[in-house]
Amino acid sequence: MIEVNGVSKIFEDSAQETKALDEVSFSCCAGEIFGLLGPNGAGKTTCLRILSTVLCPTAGEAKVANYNVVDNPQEVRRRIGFISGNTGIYDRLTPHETVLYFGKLYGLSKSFLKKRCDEIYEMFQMTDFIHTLNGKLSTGMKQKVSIARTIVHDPPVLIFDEPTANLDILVAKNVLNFILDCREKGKCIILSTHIMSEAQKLCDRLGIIHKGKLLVQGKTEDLCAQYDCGDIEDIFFSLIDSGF
Ligand SMILES: Nc1ncnc2c1ncn2[C@@H]1O[C@H](COP(=O)(O)OP(=O)(O)OP(=O)(O)O)[C@@H](O)[C@H]1O
Repeated sequence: MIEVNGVSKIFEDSAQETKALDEVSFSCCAGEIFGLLGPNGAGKTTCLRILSTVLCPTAGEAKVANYNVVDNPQEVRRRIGFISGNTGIYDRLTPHETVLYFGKLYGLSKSFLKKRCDEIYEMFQMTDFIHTLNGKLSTGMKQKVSIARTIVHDPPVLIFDEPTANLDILVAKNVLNFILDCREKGKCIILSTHIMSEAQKLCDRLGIIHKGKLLVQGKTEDLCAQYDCGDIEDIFFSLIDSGF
C-alpha cells in the first residue's frame, strides 16, 4: 500500500542546500506497521510529508494505495490519515465541531459521520470533553482531537509522525493501543519516532534513517541477529560507530 522507490529530497535556499533524503526505498503493506527511526534531523518528517503529498520529492517515486503522490495527490489524500505530534487545532471550536468540520470536508454522509464520531469518542475516551472549547483542553486531550479529526474518514493508510511526542504515559498508551488496533483492522501504518523502545514494541518491520539515508531495514529480530545486538538502540549506535 505504501511504496517508496529511490526518493531524494533536497531543500534549497539562497544560503544553502540540504539533502534531507538520499535515495530512500521501502514499502509497507496492509496489516503492517513500518517504523522509521532516526535522530533529530534524520529526514523522517520529510519522508512522511512526501507520502502525505505536502512535499514533492526531488527524485524517485512514492506511491500510496497505488497512486503516485505527485500525479494523484487528491486520491492519496482521500486514503490517508496524517497524524503528527504537533498538528494545530482551532481553539475556538469544540472537539465535536472540529471532527464534524473535517468529516464534512471529506464529504462523509450524516449517518456515517454520526456513527464514526460515536466510535472515535468511545475509542479515545473523549465523551467528557467533546463540547469543551479546544483552547481549554490539555495537551493530551488536544492530541486526541487531532487524531480524531484525521481518522474521521476511516482511511486505509495511517501515517504517524512522532504520535506520542509530549504525551504522558496514559495518553501515550491509549494512542499506542489505537495503532495496534488499526493493524488488527488491516490498516497500513507507517510511524516515525526517535523512541527506539517504542518502535521495537510496535513495529513489524523498521528502518533506521540517519542523515537522509536509510541505513538498514527489516524485522527487529532479524536486524538484531544480523548486527549481533540486543536491541534497536544498540544497532543504531553500532551503525553510527562504524562511520555512517
Ligand atoms: N522546509 C525546509 N526547508 C529547509 N530545510 C528543511 C526543511 N524541512 C526540513 N529541512 C531539513 O531537512 C533535514 C531533515 O529534517 P526532518 O524534519 O525531515 O528530520 P526529522 O528526522 O523529522 O527530525 P526531528 O526528529 O527533529 O523531527 C534537516 O536538516 C532539516 O533542517
